[in-house]
Amino acid sequence: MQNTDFSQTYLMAPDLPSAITTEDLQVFYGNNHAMHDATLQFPENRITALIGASGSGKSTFLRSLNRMNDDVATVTGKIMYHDTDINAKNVNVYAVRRHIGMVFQRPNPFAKSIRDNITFALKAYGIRNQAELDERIETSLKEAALWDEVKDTLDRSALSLSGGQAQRLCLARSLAVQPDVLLLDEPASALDPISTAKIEATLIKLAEHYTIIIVTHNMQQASRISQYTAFFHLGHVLEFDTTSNLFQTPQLPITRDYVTGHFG
Ligand SMILES: Nc1ncnc2c1ncn2[C@@H]1O[C@H](COP(=O)(O)OP(=O)(O)OP(=O)(O)O)[C@@H](O)[C@H]1O
Repeated sequence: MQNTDFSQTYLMAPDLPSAITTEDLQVFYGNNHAMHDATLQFPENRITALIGASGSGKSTFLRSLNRMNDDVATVTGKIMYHDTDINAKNVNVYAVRRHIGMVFQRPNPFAKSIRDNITFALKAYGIRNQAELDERIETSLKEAALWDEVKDTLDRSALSLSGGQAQRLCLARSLAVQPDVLLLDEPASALDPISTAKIEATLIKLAEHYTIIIVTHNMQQASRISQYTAFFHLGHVLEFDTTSNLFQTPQLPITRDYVTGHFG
């Protein structure tokens, strides 16, 4: 791998409204400066992939976008969700996470029924009306492409689902609170190819109504599902472009080396 001049970046600004914008985002874990100067725009109703080698800062960046790093890291710079600075003093962190949902690498359903996995957060937000709860259960499970498989067994334990089903339940759980941005940290990396294909098809459909930001190590997956891609390297975002440009005509040699599998 060649030396990298971190002053050489190519960060394209999409000509579309942004759901999330970061300005000079920096993240420190104690003395470890894990994320430097990230200035990016995430277009509404598009899928943006975050790619880069292990330890390049993708999860650190992603977790900052809905304040999951609040207790573990120092975050500076600005993160705008539409017109709201999500780190402003008057902003409630739970409200941020209601608008900006997250699905993790390993499916992590609660040890509760499928139904209760969906309604847990809704009840916490004060929704008690049974008809509304039932409607949210059905809609979110349909959006996550799980409804047909579980509609007759909603009271069964979520822990009895397969890995792929459990991950789609976690997706449904995030969708039930009606966010408009979804952050996904390698959501298919623990899944078999069929479950991965189902998740990818679901995400492509969801992007009609949601803004999706997904960390992936799978270059084919990034090409298949995303319209924009950001390349991370050693805590820097070095290149951001349309996925087709970034994969086919990258501006920086190091991006080309990464997407062609020369390191990482
Ligand atoms: N909770 C934490 N506490 C301390 N350091 C952390 C923490 N999380 C990540 N780091 C450090 O921040 C840097 C970036 O890690 P991060 O997990 O964001 O990279 P990544 O690109 O998502 O990696 P991977 O692809 O392996 O998940 C690494 O040096 C890592 O050790």
